[in-house]
Amino acid sequence: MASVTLSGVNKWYAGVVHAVQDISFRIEDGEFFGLLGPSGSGKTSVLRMLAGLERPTSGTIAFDDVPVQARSPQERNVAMVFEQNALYPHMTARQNISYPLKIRGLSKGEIETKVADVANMLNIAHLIDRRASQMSGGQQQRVAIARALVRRPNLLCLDEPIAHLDTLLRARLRGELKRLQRSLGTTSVIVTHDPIEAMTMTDRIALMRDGVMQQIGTADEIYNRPVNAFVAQFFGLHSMNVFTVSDVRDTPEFSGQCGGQKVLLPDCVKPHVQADRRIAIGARPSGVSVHKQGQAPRGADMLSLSGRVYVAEQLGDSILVTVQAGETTIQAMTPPSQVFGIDEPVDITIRENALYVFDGDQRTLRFASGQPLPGADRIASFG
Ligand SMILES: Nc1ncnc2c1ncn2[C@@H]1O[C@H](COP(=O)(O)OP(=O)(O)OP(=O)(O)O)[C@@H](O)[C@H]1O
Repeated sequence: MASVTLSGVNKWYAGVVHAVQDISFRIEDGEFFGLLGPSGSGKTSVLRMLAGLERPTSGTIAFDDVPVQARSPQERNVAMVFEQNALYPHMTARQNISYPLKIRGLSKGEIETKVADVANMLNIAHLIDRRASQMSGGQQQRVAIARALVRRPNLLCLDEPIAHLDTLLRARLRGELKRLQRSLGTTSVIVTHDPIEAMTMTDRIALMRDGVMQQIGTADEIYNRPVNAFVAQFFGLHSMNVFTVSDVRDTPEFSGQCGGQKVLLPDCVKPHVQADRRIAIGARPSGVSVHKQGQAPRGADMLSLSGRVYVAEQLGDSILVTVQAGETTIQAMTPPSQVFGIDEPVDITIRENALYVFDGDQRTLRFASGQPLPGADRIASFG
């Protein structure tokens, strides 16, 4: 097990694609770390550089503060599990798991003990003498993880290891992998494009976009304090609503325009309106309320606007209502008792304690659910 430090790492492919741009972070010894981002954001390139399968174009990678970028995966003692496992199909689980120990020259007795231990941990003891080709996808992936862990690597690299499994199995393996990582304490990095996978399994997450690091933090930090609108919209079970309000005025009431609609703004927004009279508002669907037309409450602590229901989707214990307000689309999570029809005119409200405020270009968070952020100074003539 080791700590891992990346300093100023860049990766260019063929001098044309700048896939990883000046990235620095540290993974603590024993930490479970997530590399998250949409397709093409550079997360696999970072993982492959950590594993030693790819060399950085510039920058350093260190294990326990010793530079390793010139070392092979074997010399780094890194284990990898890919989306498509590379088990030998004609070999049994036992033979597959034993393989890395055999080539290291361990005795038969040592191999037997280690294989039995890891098979018990991964609940595959009953499959140990079955050929890989005779197992389900989930069972094969458990064997692949057992084979990766059996030699106690310094770093375990997981590249979308459960992405191809069905929803139920994925949810179960998420929990199992988390427990396993905790009990073994192996420093681990998982690449995923699924925020839920990253949130539920890891200690900290690095969120990338187009080769650029956006934010590093715990799931709680990233969810509750997303540094910009991209992070806010990418991270979470449901994307945050973010819309820009322009032409903000203080008289006759504090309001602005959003896609041809008038928006009444709460007072907490005033200090953050830019000189060009723009601001971007964010709210998670769970913080948005939908009311029958004319029945919305009004208040200085509330944003409100009008629209029409585009669609209402049943989610079992709630309904996801999509409202078209001018050219802006806003989603709200409502209780199942609230029934709305397609095209029904409605009013939308967002309370201050559910509100996020970004600058007009949606690059910087300035206010998060009821709290101004340190350093988010007043920048306009409002307030
Ligand atoms: N061997 C390569 N040669 C050229 N370009 C590459 C190579 N590998 C990756 N790229 C490019 O680098 C960028 C980052 O790719 P990378 O696979 O690291 O992203 P990713 O976030 O893991 O994406 P995905 O989730 O689709 O795998 C992409 O634009 C990709 O096309």
